[in-house]
Amino acid sequence: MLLTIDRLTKKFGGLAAVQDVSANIEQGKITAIIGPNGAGKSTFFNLISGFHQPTTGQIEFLGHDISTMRADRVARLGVGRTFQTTHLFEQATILENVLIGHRLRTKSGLFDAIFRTKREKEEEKRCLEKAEDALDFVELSSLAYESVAQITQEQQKRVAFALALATDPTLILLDEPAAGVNPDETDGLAELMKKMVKHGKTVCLIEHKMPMVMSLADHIIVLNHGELIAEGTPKEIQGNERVIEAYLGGNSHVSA
Ligand SMILES: Nc1ncnc2c1ncn2[C@@H]1O[C@H](COP(=O)(O)OP(=O)(O)OP(=O)(O)O)[C@@H](O)[C@H]1O
Repeated sequence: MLLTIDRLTKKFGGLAAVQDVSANIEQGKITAIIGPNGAGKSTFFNLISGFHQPTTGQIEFLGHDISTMRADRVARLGVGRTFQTTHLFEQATILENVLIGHRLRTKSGLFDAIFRTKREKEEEKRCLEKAEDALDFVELSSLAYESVAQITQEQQKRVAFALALATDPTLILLDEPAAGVNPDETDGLAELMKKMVKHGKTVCLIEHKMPMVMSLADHIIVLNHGELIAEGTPKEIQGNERVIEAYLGGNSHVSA
């Protein structure tokens, strides 16, 4: 198993945003995390990527205990994540955004940066190559020198993907990759996620768009009020009583 989560809990004051969740993420698959607003999905991602420390419980990634590891170390071990497109620098170019994202996650101290050591220059070259490869992967090479303010929401999503890909992750966490884009564009982004898997990545996404989740995911984890209420294949989840109740008050089916 690529990632094993064991009895994970995160409390904010009296509120358990994630409560005693155990789950696995399998290598080479697409896992979707779904659940109503406030279910704990983002907190779950923040715990895996080291942005939050769990109150209790454990997370193991490729045999390493990453439960209390800092975000930069988790990133270096091979967990990449996207942030909302509002985290992009609007006035900078696409390439600059990807470069900055990569630099923030790679190591070369202030000393190297000021004195432009050999290591710093080599690192700069490596970053540029990684950024260009990532832009090529998301099919944005031709727009590399456009500013982010000038491109569509869907293209901004691709930039967010490229940012995460530039760190060469084994596991890539995508936070609502298809929010705010039209159905055709949603299909294009789904294709891009499949392409990531073809290239050896493991994908885990938070998504509210059910048709996309149901056609794309191999495995679905459902959270509600911080608790894992179901997991399984899309088919199993669509017919699951607890899921239907959590989403729709028991009146209807989770749409396919
Ligand atoms: N930093 C924080 N401090 C206090 N409470 C928080 C914090 N982050 C999240 N919460 C609370 O934890 C609960 C779960 O929030 P979370 O954002 O993880 O849910 P979510 O499933 O991602 O929701 P959405 O789909 O609306 O983004 C919510 O009640 C939220 O208010």
